[in-house]
Amino acid sequence: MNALLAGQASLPRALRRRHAVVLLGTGMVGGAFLRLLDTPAGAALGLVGAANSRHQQTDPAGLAERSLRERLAVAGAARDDAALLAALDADAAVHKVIIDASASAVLAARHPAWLARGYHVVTANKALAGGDLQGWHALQAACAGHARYGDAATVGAGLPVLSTLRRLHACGDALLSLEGVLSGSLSWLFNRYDGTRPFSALLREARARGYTEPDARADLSGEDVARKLLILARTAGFALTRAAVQVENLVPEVLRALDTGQFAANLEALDAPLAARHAAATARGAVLRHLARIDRHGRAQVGLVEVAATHPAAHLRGTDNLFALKTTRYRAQPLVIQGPGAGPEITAQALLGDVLALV
Ligand SMILES: NC(=O)C1=CN([C@@H]2O[C@H](COP(=O)(O)OP(=O)(O)OC[C@H]3O[C@@H](n4cnc5c(N)ncnc54)[C@H](O)[C@@H]3O)[C@@H](O)[C@H]2O)C=CC1
Ligand SMILES: N[C@@H](CC=O)C(=O)O
Repeated sequence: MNALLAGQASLPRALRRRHAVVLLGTGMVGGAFLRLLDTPAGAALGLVGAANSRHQQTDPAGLAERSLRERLAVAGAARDDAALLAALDADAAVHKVIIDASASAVLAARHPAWLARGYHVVTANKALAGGDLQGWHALQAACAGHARYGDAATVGAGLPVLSTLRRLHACGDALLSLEGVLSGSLSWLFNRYDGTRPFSALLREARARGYTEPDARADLSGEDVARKLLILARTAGFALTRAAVQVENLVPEVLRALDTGQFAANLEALDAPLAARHAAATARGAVLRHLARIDRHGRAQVGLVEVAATHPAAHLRGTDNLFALKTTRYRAQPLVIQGPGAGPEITAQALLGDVLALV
């Protein structure tokens, strides 16, 4: 270790850090983020508050990340945003950051107010930017101030797609069309599904691996993909509403009104309809892939499609996402971004990357 690093390391952590952080959500993604804080990459961050939906804990000296998730699962102070914000206010760090690793629409609706108060917001939660257009406009207005909005985790779990769209847009390039696979869980499911294992069993595995939404109906209904498509389209300059997106819902009627627990206990209702779709596709020499599309007129669709074995989506592996962007300057051949698009570790890394990018 050189002298400078040795000197830094001997400083109390509270004096070294540039970022004071509050973490909302200690589930799959939040848990992976806590583990990252225990690595050298997380050393500049001081975690002064953390919460799940029921409990929270604050500590101006910085919370110990180890087993915090487990502790909050059973105990802690009652949820109260004001106490979390006070913990940030009391800190001398250069950047005060709220990280939203929940799927709560209620929390997402607070992002503009937090930004307006000067807190940076870094989010995996798509409910605001991918929600109604009014929320999107409120977010854009709040982003005009000094505080930054880190959203890399909301699409492609950190793949450089939103940043690429922003660069192209800033250079005067315009999106003409986008086609791709925007769901990591649905990619994994349909890349795996060959009819030998029930779809319900694969879905249980996808949840255990942390690929699906807290309620997998958000993925299967196409709504999570629709949110991502709205974020992409809006980032590219289309004022798209949810009503303009045609979305295929793969959740059978019988599962739609159940509570989350009942839904999880009745996943087998998915098996017969998807086995029939798979058999029909196979008979035509095609494979099933979950695709999202938008054209230059803002016409947008999300759903399960039969594609030929030669289609780029037919060659995806694991949780791969695929974004094929045609723009005025990438017109003959699309600009293609591909890679894993779900999973707690890469999503947590996208959150950390957005925090560290604050300068
Ligand atoms: N799992 C993945 O691969 C990816 C997930 N995301 C997004 O990350 C978010 C979290 O996903 P998971 O960790 O899989 O979900 P999860 O269900 O495992 O965790 C959600 C956490 O949020 C907490 N929460 C809910 N309401 C809250 C509130 N009002 N205040 C504080 N905490 C609250 C829950 O208690 C839980 O700890 C979702 O918005 C998801 O769309 C984004 C990209 C990829
Ligand atoms: N459930 C989502 C997770 C990331 O947003 C997906 O499957 O892509």
